[in-house]
Amino acid sequence: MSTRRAGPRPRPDLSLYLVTDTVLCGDRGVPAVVAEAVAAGVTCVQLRDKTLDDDSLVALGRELRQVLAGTGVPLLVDDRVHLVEPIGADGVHIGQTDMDPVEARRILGEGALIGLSTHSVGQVRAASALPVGTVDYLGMGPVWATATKAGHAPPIGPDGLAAMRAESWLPAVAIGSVKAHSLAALAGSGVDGVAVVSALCAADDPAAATRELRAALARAGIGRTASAGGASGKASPHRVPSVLSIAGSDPSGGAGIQADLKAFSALGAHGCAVLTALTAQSTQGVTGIHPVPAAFVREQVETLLADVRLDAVKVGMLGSAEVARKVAALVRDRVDCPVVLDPVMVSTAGSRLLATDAVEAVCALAPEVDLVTPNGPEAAVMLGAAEATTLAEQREQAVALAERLGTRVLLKGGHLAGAESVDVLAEEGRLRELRAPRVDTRNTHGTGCTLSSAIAAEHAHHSDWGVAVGRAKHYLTRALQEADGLDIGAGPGPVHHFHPWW
Ligand SMILES: Nc1ncnc2c1ncn2[C@@H]1O[C@H](COP(=O)(O)OP(=O)(O)OP(=O)(O)O)[C@@H](O)[C@H]1O
Ligand SMILES: Cc1ncc(CO)c(N)n1
Ligand SMILES: [Mg+2]
Repeated sequence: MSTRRAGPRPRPDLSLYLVTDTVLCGDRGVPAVVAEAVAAGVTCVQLRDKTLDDDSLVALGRELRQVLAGTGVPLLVDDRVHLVEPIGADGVHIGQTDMDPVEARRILGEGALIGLSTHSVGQVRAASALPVGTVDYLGMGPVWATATKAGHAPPIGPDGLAAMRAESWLPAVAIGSVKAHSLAALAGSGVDGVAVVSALCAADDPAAATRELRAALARAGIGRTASAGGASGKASPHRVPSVLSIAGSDPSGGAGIQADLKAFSALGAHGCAVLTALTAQSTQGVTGIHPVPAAFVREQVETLLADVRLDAVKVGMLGSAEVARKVAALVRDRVDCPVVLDPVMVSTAGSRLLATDAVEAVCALAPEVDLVTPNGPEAAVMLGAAEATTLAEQREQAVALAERLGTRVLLKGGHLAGAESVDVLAEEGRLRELRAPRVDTRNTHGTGCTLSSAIAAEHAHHSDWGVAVGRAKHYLTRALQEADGLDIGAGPGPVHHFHPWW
């Protein structure tokens, strides 16, 4: 059975996630409790009832769909994948002993939301290793002992929650006896929201209880800051991270500084840009390069640093050895935020973007940065080895390069073949694979620029490299899946930086 739904699916706001309990809702009934709670600020609803038969659950689910119509709040069904379609729900939340998430994704298609319960670091790691796009978020818990769910998993506590959260780049919601008074203990855990059952279903006044939970979330700094405009009519000012790209210009708009600024913007960061080179370039390749004088690259950077706060920097095409050396000095002596280096040497179209005598200068810059993102050919050049042709060789080279450079390396797999495009993240002896289905599109121009910029922007939000790389990979994969409409020229077109998945 396949009820595949086309994308895109909404990115769920997990801030305040209501899980229904028919018994606790009592005479008021689930629809009434949900209606009051959503009106007061609940952002996601899961219909959970292990006792109702399928027909009864479908009937209740359809009532909830009516209640949620027009609110933008997604409705998920607990466990029963086969009822998503009959209810018309937005997706399903599955447990560890329910259906395999990959199978659920096959049945429901790309348009459905899929959440997965996790109870340990091992289960979080396993979930994070699933192909990108299999699951949309993780439930993590139970944080505290709970009566509303047969306690087959021991409580993880706030510290266990923080440890689990640190293991995954996927959005995460804490669950398990979460109350307004206990929320403070979850501050700093990194979760994107909390799921509650009795705190709302058993409340005498679900709307008041919802408002109390939202206030506690705001105090704990958890969830998206949804705040009604105050007297000024303006939403609460929240800090937008700034990210700088130091790179070349690609007039076709698919790579270089143009792609960087689009990725920053798509991921909620303010983008700044310092130009290192002009290229005459189309989808068919580069016909000319005009390096910016190194002294002027330095002046651009220093003028900016004297005024603009930066949360991350991405370094792309440097073009010449002199510019590479100048930027290395600036990164070493003046930049005090995380730096991602995309060691641009050859474009996907095969155009050389780095002067031969500049390779050494780029390699000398690498140890100064926090993450280097070579493609296969670039890693081979930096190692002085043949290009990896298998995943095993890719893993070996990632580890070898990370050791040689003394920093994290993400060795990208776009140049290899196979059903998946696997990137290998090597850091301090730890190896992680970021897997995604290889997208059958010719519009792959600027994938590397887009990925490294997305990593920089995500790190500016999350300050965790595993989370940043995973989320950037997810974003980039979606950008490829939505790229077919961008056949702008005779050659490979750009990815879709502003795709609807994010
Ligand atoms: N067809 C594809 N399907 C899915 N992911 C892809 C595909 N092609 C590339 N990727 C992914 O895109 C990212 C960039 O990898 P790639 O090897 O293309 O970088 P690059 O060669 O530096 O790109 P650029 O031409 O922009 O410099 C990686 O995460 C890679 O796995
Ligand atoms: C300017 C520029 N930077 C990077 C790339 C990587 O492909 C490109 N094609 N053009
Ligand atoms: Mg590249």
